[in-house]
Amino acid sequence: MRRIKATDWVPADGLRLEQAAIDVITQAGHFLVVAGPGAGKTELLAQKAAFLLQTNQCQYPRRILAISFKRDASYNLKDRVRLRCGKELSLRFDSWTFDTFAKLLLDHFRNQLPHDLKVSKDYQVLLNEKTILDYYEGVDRDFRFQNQDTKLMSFHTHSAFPLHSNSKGDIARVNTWRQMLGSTPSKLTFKMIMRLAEYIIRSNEPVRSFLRQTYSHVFLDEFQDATSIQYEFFKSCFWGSDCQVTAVGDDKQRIMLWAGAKETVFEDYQKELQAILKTLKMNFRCAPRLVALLNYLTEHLLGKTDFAEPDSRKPLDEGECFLWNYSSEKAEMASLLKQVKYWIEIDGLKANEICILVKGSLQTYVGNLIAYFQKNGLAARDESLLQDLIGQELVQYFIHAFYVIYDERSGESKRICLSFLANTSTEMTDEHLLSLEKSFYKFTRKVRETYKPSKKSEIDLIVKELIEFAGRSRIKNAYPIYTNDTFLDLTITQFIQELKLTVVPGQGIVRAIQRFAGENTIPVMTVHKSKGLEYHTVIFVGLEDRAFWTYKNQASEDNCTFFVALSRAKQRVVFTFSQSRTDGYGNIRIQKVSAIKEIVDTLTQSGLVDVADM
Ligand SMILES: Nc1ncnc2c1ncn2[C@@H]1O[C@H](COP(=O)(O)OP(=O)(O)OP(=O)(O)O)[C@@H](O)[C@H]1O
Repeated sequence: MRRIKATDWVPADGLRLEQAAIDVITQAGHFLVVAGPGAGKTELLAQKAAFLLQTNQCQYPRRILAISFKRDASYNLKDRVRLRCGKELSLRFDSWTFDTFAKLLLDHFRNQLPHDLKVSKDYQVLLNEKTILDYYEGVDRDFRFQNQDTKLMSFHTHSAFPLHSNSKGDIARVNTWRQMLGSTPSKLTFKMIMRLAEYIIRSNEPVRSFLRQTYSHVFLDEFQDATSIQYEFFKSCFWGSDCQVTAVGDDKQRIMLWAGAKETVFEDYQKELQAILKTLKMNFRCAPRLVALLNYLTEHLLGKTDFAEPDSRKPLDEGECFLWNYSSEKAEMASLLKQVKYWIEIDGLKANEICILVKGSLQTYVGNLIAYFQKNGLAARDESLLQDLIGQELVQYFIHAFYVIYDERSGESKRICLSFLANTSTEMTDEHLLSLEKSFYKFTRKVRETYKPSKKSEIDLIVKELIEFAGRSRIKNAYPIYTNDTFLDLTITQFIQELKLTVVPGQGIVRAIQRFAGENTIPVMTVHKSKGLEYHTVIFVGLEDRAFWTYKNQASEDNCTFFVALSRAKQRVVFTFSQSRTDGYGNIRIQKVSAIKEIVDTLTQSGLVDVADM
């Protein structure tokens, strides 16, 4: 691979970048990039990776590590880097979530833990943190019920190892850890995994220096969301080494404080690493009218002055914002159905370019709406249920292999499958890639001729064939998140189960895969789940006091949540208010906007929002 001189390097795909972004990409040092929504923070990381690899500033064989918060974000970043600098160089770019990275370290270096913290090989990951509470109940019932659930869950992983036994609480905690580690297999939450991984790194110099030798550059996306545990873990891994760190984030999108995000993370990082602060001012995502509205909210709702500039290539009046008031939930459902159908059938918008967001409980605010849409021929679904599964590389391979086998048109799907398969092989010559392509073609033909995927039972067999073709142990070696067999098997089982649920007799497997992958389906999610994503149109259902029931106690965080919702829209955003709405217990409740008057007033006073009684 030919190296590019640093002075000759230009951004991939002809993207125009701000000077501050170019500085961060091309200069050495630690950086903190603070910029608003749509400023291209994630894109900047992809371009910086391309620069470091193409110019060999990340010197071979060292690697770049990128840490994100959500699995789909880490997958997207890896994909962007692959597009920007090609497959071969991108093999030295690792993109994980915080949880996955900690888990990889634990899986590799588990044996370095002291005897009293031994973890069994095939430990089970508890996805529901509340399970911890049952262990506390078994260990010390009084202590368990003297503490609120959230307080106890946070207490469990609050301290780094070694743990003390100075008080009743400390003793209960030590014993709960002991019980969970000593179970067959050991039971761990992701936070526990991170604490253990952090301890391995901090207490073991050879492991620490191996990690620091491996990576010369580290990226942190959505840095405003980092929790104290994550920050401490990250510090133990890389502080005091020659690794150069670039963190990107947005203080206006600080909406995870309730989940433990560290409020002072920007300041601490800047102080401790002497990181250089850079700010970006563009908003490439949103149409100019929406950027103007975001700027109005920045000033009048968030009390800040860091305004964004829209992309100068877009006409200034582009973009729409509506506030629609309804007399009832029923009227709201009927009107939204009509409107969305119009956008899809007449304007030609794809269903998955329209997103429905809620602030509160998804079931309460849009449970009926999803059912109503389905009944009237519009597919919509709670995206959060499948987001983590679909984002996985193995599941992407399954999805696209089904397309290649049963929907021969799909060239892009073939590329994705071959890229997944090529990663599992150490041989990278053109000759090998060609022979891989040939054998994949033969394999897909054989599967097509052998199985009838309309029979649900044959789906298991097709997936088994796909695994065998890629090679289970090769998948485990190439994709470290699957090192743990339990996780690999869980992924496979979940994929099969969920796909079977989408099969409709008489409609064929391609339609089922499309449904599973969310094509032709309107994604529905909470604002918190929508972070980092973007859609042509965003419909925010329930701009009402009850949805913002926390407003009294955390107005600034809720204002940011509102800001995040608006900033997901590229072209159009709709906010709805209904005078009555059914609550979680089935009672019809009158809705108001007195607690969140500030939000509604700011919207209406901006002069940029069309308000209408529908
Ligand atoms: N330099 C650029 N020129 C044109 N488009 C860009 C540029 N940088 C990013 N984009 C586009 O703008 C959109 C937002 O980019 P990106 O997701 O990187 O922003 P972000 O700052 O991470 O946003 P957020 O914090 O809101 O998630 C994407 O569609 C991306 O492709």
